[in-house]
Amino acid sequence: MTDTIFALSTPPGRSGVAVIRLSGAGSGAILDALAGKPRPRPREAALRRLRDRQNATLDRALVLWFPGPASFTGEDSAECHVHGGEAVIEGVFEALRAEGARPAEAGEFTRRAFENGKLDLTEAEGLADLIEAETEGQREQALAQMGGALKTLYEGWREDLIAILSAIEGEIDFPDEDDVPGALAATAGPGVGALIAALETHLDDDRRGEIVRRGFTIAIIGAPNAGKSSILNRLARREAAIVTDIPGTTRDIVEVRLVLAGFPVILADTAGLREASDRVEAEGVRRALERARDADLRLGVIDGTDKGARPPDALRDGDILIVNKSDLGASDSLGAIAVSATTGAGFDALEAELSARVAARLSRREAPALSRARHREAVEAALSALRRGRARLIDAPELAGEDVRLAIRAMESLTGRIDVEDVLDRVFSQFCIGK
Ligand SMILES: Nc1nc2c(ncn2[C@@H]2O[C@H](COP(=O)(O)OP(=O)(O)OP(=O)(O)O)[C@@H](O)[C@H]2O)c(=O)[nH]1
Ligand SMILES: [K+]
Ligand SMILES: [Mg+2]
Repeated sequence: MTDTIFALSTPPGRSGVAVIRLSGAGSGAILDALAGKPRPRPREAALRRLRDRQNATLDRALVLWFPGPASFTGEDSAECHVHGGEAVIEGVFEALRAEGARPAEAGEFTRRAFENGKLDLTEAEGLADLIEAETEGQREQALAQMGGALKTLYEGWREDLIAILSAIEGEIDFPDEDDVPGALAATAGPGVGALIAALETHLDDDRRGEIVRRGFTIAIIGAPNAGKSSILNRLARREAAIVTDIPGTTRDIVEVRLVLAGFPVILADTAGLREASDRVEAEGVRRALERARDADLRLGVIDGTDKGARPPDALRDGDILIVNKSDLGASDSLGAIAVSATTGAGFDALEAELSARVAARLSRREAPALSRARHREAVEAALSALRRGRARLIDAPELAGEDVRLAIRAMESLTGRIDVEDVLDRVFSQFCIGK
């Protein structure tokens, strides 16, 4: 029998209402002790006086009773919606401890839900992402994953693999006398090929799902005094970076977070690119180039009043070129967006272009996106096992069977069908207490 656990499921601190959650076999008896009998009807709120063992009133609260298995965790569970004051919460905690419940660890409610088959590992991750979601695009992706989009995909592939494995094993155990060589390649080959193609497509996603989670990164780069920091400040609508007329003002990377097209964006201002005059600036330039390399998109800035200005070398195909200082009568440059960080001219067009780029890269497609490095690693492992298996389908079917078995294991580690303790710890430790 599992412990009965409790936690505050709303954020700590003062609030109108605080929700204290309870789960485990002792939940019903503990609820009776605090809220009195009769127990409320399942899943219906009832207003009750909460009391401790000395019959002192702790609060008047809404209480709910969720008998297992039809509860979030699958166990008997209860909720007390108390007034969100520290003394009330502490008093209820004290009374719960006195009745034998213990404080929950981070993610323990969700882990129990997983262990009771209420959700698979990808759905649990989706729930963690939903709690963390700050933008519409993140919410959409998290809801899809929590609703089983990845689970359905991975479970489907697992079933396909099992069918392939049984075809291979059948051939090994009962080889047909008059089988032509390569019979197995004919029966199992197409299925393996189709799965390899499906896994390749799933992996070849421009890291869309991972970027939706962590944020799309944009680096502003260009020569000193081109106006990079001024542009960052205008896009951020605050004075995040220092602006002066001294070339080489910015050294460290200055990051601001924006929401564009419903997605999180991390915009980075960098040091002006030039042959640096001192060690501090040289380090700034090194960091600028590194950030430019790693970013999902680069904004190259040139000073329109500088006739000899050229686009930065670090700019790549598909990046955006901005000609700044249009208020000083800078000439239009082909394919570039003309702006003035001083007057704000051209920023509507710039923001529209940035939003369009982010949306084009991150908008939801038909197929669910993998959203974590964990998914990528496991799908890559399955893919390389399958490629190996396909190559030895004819000459070494036993070994090909082993490869398919490895691919099945990779799928099972994704959904949590097989116990991989460190994976479970990693997934559930991301939750905060009370989830
Ligand atoms: N007239 C005009 N001046 C601008 C504009 N944008 C920036 N400036 C000025 O240009 C100078 C340099 O601006 P910054 O934003 O510091 O330029 P930066 O590219 O960040 O420079 P470093 O950090 O030194 O590489 C400052 O004096 C700004 O006020 C603009 O659109 N028009
Ligand atoms: K400057
Ligand atoms: Mg600067």
